[in-house]
Amino acid sequence: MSTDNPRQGLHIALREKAFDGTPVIGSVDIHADSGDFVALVGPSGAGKSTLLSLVAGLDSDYLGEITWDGAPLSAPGHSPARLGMMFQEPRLMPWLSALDNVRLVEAQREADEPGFVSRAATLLEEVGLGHALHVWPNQLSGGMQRRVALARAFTVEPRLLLMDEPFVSLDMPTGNRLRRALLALCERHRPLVLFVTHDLREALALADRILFMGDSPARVLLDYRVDIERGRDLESAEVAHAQQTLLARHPELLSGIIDGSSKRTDPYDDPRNNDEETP
Ligand SMILES: Nc1ncnc2c1ncn2[C@@H]1O[C@H](COP(=O)(O)OP(=O)(O)OP(=O)(O)O)[C@@H](O)[C@H]1O
Repeated sequence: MSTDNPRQGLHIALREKAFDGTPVIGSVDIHADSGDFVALVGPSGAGKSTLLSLVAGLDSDYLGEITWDGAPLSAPGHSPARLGMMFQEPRLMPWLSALDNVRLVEAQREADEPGFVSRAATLLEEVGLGHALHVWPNQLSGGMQRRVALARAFTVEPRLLLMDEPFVSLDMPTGNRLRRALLALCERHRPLVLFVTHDLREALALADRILFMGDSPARVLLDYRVDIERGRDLESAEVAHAQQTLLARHPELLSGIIDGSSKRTDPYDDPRNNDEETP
């Protein structure tokens, strides 16, 4: 649940983020805590990915403060909330097996923590790849590669998980399976998830809170609490009804906050993106 205490969990108190003197994100104030699932939705160019990169510490050139439990995320010696990340591309090392791709992230902990026991195989089993531990990425379908990336994101036991359209361009059944796998992992590990998506249905199916970003420079235009049970398939009646209800309550979402690119995550016919065993 979101915290009432701004010192707990994540606090984004951004005054401005600019590129080359041009502000792209304005004043943004967001609190969220472990166990929350927050979706960021908005038109192309609204600054969603930029906001994630600030939270990830990949870009520290901004005005304001981003903290975890009251300490700056970039503070030396402060574990940045054990950060997990997943992007649109699975970004697997082609010369490493599925298992070694996941184990790679554990290397530092193995070095630092005597007696550390690898969880890579368990995580791969949890995402349904227990039978494919020693398979190379080029032998895995697009959906299976995303499963490896999902398992890898959880190896650090993240308290904060940043996801930037991780399931885009998957066909609908594969995307639904991946979303269920993500929610099952979240149920067990309870990270705070910041999840960027163009697809309002995906936000409604996964998140308990949706932040709609837009305007220029971008800000949070609407902080919406989702009240359907999580984990529904995107094409389910519950998600369709939740979408209708939301748009009836907030018709302004149709004129600008959500753009035509929300169609981008509709099923594609690319057979590489299904969940077949091998292409
Ligand atoms: N490195 C950069 N240098 C200059 N401008 C940038 C840079 N990165 C992003 N921008 C600009 O900042 C704005 C926000 O971009 P960002 O990628 O964060 O938007 P977004 O909401 O994630 O868009 P999309 O949904 O298309 O991925 C855009 O106008 C973009 O052109």
